[in-house]
Amino acid sequence: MFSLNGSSFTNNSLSGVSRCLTQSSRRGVSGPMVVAAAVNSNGKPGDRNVSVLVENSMKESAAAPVEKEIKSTVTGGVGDVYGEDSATEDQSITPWTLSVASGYSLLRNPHYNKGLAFSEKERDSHYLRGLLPPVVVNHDLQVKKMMNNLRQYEVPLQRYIAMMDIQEMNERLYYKLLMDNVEELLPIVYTPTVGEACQKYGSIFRRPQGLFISLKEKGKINEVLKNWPERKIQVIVVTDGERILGLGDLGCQGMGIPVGKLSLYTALGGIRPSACLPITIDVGTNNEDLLNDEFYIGLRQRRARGQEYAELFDEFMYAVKQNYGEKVLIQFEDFANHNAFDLLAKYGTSHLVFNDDIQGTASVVLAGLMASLQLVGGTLAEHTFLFLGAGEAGTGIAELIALEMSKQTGIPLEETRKKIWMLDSKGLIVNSRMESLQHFKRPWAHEHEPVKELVNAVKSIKPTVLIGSSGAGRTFTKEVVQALATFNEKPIIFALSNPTSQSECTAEEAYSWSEGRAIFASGSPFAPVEYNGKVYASGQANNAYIFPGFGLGLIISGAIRVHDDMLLAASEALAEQVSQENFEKGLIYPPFTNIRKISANIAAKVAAKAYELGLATRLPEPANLVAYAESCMYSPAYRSYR
Ligand SMILES: NC(=O)C1=CN([C@@H]2O[C@H](COP(=O)(O)OP(=O)(O)OC[C@H]3O[C@@H](n4cnc5c(N)ncnc54)[C@H](OP(=O)(O)O)[C@@H]3O)[C@@H](O)[C@H]2O)C=CC1
Ligand SMILES: CC(=O)C(=O)O
Ligand SMILES: [Mg+2]
Repeated sequence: MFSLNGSSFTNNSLSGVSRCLTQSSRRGVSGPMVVAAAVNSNGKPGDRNVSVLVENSMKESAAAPVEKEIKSTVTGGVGDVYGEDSATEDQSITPWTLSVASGYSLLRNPHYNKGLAFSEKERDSHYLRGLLPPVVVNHDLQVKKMMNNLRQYEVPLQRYIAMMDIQEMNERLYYKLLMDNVEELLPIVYTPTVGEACQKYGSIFRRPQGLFISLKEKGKINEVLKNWPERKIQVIVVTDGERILGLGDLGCQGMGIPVGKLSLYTALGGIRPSACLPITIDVGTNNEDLLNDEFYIGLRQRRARGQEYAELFDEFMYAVKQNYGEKVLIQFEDFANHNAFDLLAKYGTSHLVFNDDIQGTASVVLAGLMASLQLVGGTLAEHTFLFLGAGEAGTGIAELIALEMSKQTGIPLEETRKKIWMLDSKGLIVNSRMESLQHFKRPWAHEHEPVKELVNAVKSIKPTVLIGSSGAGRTFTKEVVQALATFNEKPIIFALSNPTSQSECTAEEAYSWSEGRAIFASGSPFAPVEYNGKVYASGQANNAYIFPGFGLGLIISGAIRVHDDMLLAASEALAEQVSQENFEKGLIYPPFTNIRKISANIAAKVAAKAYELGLATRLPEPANLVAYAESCMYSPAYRSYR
């Protein structure tokens, strides 16, 4: 750490291609500072010794000349800090610039740009005169205008592209837009539209977002991480693109998912955007359409498996820890289940990892079930559950329900699991299939004759709760919903699969086929439905309710590992926030409009659990964790530049 005119810098903060700092400018004002450098000098591309030299020389420059550091390499001019003079003509040098972001470059820097909201004073002090029209507008008016513009687009994908453009142009405007209009814009930057965006990512690709780590970078991942412009990373969302929503293998184009999830980390959970890092690991794709698509942006090869995959991933995980420390949260997202469970098990003891599809989904569905009990009565253990889909989401949810039942009743986990039944693509999971089942399905194999069709399983098992986690759209048919409604006064139906095209049924189908009796929630949002003169609003059972607050809780407590009890704490925190007014509308989740408050409450409960379990490192524990969580949350309000 060193100090330059009162501002602090870490040694790392100057490495890489472009860095944004704040320090006094040549005119003695504090403003948005950009440090830019190609790190190469007197050596081969990517030679980090050079950036260390530069860092050290910067470090020294605040206090004393730097000759000692550079003596051995300097043969040129006095104070040849960056080696320009010492380089012979056939050597490359470092084109360093160190300047306050001002004028044209300030307007094009998304972290600092305010567009027409720059004040008169800022326009004077930052060389913006003439580069902007005369009007000065406030943040609220900018949001109003952007919302007007966005609403002109009828095609959701156009709105998505417009939102990404705003994110790349003016970050604080993007987050204020999203936070002030969360219910309207969530379906654009997140499911369902993000799914279509990933499918067409190559065609709509403008500026790269996030970090792409492909097999080409094997052996160099540490270097690649250093190319990212921020050093203080708190949350990474990483995918390998093999199971993007319910849309299958989208390879490198899955990048839309980490980007979207991290937008939610900031907008919904208050994590600073600069602390968020979206990453796609590109090991190829088995999607023939993409391999044959001339606009595809990823490696044009079939997926690496086995040792090749494991080695790349291992290098990635340890490079992350080396660069960002023990407490960086790594969220695994949209991996295929044959990797997802193994990665979680493998790195769960050495890193702070969280699988959103297995754990986040489990926590959000358990919260919805806890809330549903207020409407249908009974305890969790008195209900019977049937899942269509026994993958990451399905078995993850099932395990958390069984765990909660066991905690509530004292009945062993092996017994509570017997209240939960699952179907996969081959039918009901029963003991006679045990030998051929993947390991994560085995706990759910119970004694029953084989059943192929869902409707027959419904008739035989008579579940009170039906959960769709199959990724297969329209599988909750009229026959299935009607069968469920024959023996349930209020059948509970979760159609979790995303995007909307993959939803097991629509809200309209759930209400009309159950004659308005269903308690329904879905992974992607549905508009309210009118049935027999009554309006039914359905909730969105999506892990977006959980992961932003959950991550915030881990960060504010300095947690070093994720524990199942934290997931249960998050479920309780979410369920507690469903109001009587929500219940009266049939909602089992609170509206997203209050999500910042909801996230703060979830964060507080998760952090409290981390302290209780001895997994927190931020000591002493804050007295009021909700207030502390709120105080840590990012605000997109513009900052004044002196
Ligand atoms: N709402 C939310 O917050 C979340 C929603 N999801 C959604 O859940 C879906 C599944 O995700 P995930 O669990 O990770 O996927 P997986 O691939 O791990 O699991 C899918 C499961 O569904 C089964 N399946 C597929 N098609 C059918 C079918 N026609 N009939 C019966 N079973 C079928 C598969 O069977 P088999 O094993 O035999 O192949 C498998 O067991 C996705 O659409 C995803 O978007 C996921 C996470 C969060
Ligand atoms: C919501 C989510 O994480 C999924 O559909 O994969
Ligand atoms: Mg997911």
